[in-house]
Amino acid sequence: MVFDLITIFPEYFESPLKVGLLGKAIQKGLLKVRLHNLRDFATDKHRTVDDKPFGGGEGMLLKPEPLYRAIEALKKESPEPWVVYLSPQGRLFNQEVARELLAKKHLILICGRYEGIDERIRQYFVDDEISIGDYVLFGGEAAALVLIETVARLVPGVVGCEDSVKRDSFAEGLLKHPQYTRPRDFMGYTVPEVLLSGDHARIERFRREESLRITFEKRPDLLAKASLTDEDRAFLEKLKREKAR
Ligand SMILES: CN(C)c1ccccc1CNc1ccc(C(N)=O)cn1
Repeated sequence: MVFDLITIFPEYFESPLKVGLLGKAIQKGLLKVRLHNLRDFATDKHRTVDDKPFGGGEGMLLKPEPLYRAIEALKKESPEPWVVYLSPQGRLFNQEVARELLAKKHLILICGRYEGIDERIRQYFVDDEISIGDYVLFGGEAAALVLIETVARLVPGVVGCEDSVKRDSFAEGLLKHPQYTRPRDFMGYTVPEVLLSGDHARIERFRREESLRITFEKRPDLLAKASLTDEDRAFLEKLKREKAR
C-alpha cells in the first residue's frame, strides 16, 4: 500500500507517521507514505500555489497547474494510482470505503487548503472525492490522516492479530461490546460475572448481545446493513418489546 500526499504543509504529518502501530508499519515497510510539498510543483519565483477565485468572493483557491504537475509526476511512478480529494463535498468515508481504497494499492491524496481547489482539477484529474464527515476543517490534512489510519489498519501485518481487526466495531456492521480489565472491583463497580466464568460460548453470546444492545440504542441505522443471525434478530425483537413497554 502506497500513500502519496500532496499538501502545502508536509510538516503536519511528521509525528503522526512516526508514532504507534502506523509508525512501526512504515518502519517495517508494510506500507509507504510519501509527502510532497505542492510548492515544489510551482514554477514561479515565489512558488505560488493559490490565487483569487474568478467572479470574486472571499478567500483563495489552489491553482490548477501546480496540482496538475504534482498529480502527473506521481502518476508516472505507478501503474494505476487512485487520486483522492478530501473535501466537505465528498462521498462519506466509512469502513466500507476504507476497504475499497485498500484494494487500490496506490492512493494519491490531495489535501486542500484555503477554499479548496480549482474545479477543473476536481472534475478531470480526481478519481474520488471523499469527506470524513459533515464538518469543516482548516485543510484536508486531518482528513487524509483519518483515511490513512483507517486504511493502514486493514493492511495485513499492521495490526498484531488479524482477528481483532475482523472483530472491530463496524467490521461486522455493529458497534463493539463494552470491555473490562483488572481489577474485578473498581470503586465498587464490578465486572459482569459471565466474563469471569471461563464459559467461552456463553461469553461470546453475551458479547454479541451487548453489541446488538448498544447498536440498537446508539446507532439503530447500522442494524439495517449488518449481517444478523436468526438468534440476533430474536434478541433484537426482545429489545424492541422491552423498549415498547
Ligand atoms: C477549507 N475547506 C473547507 C476545504 C474546502 C474544499 C476542500 C478542502 C477543504 C479543506 N477542509 C476540509 C477538507 C475535508 C473535510 C472533510 N469533512 O472531509 C473538511 N474540511
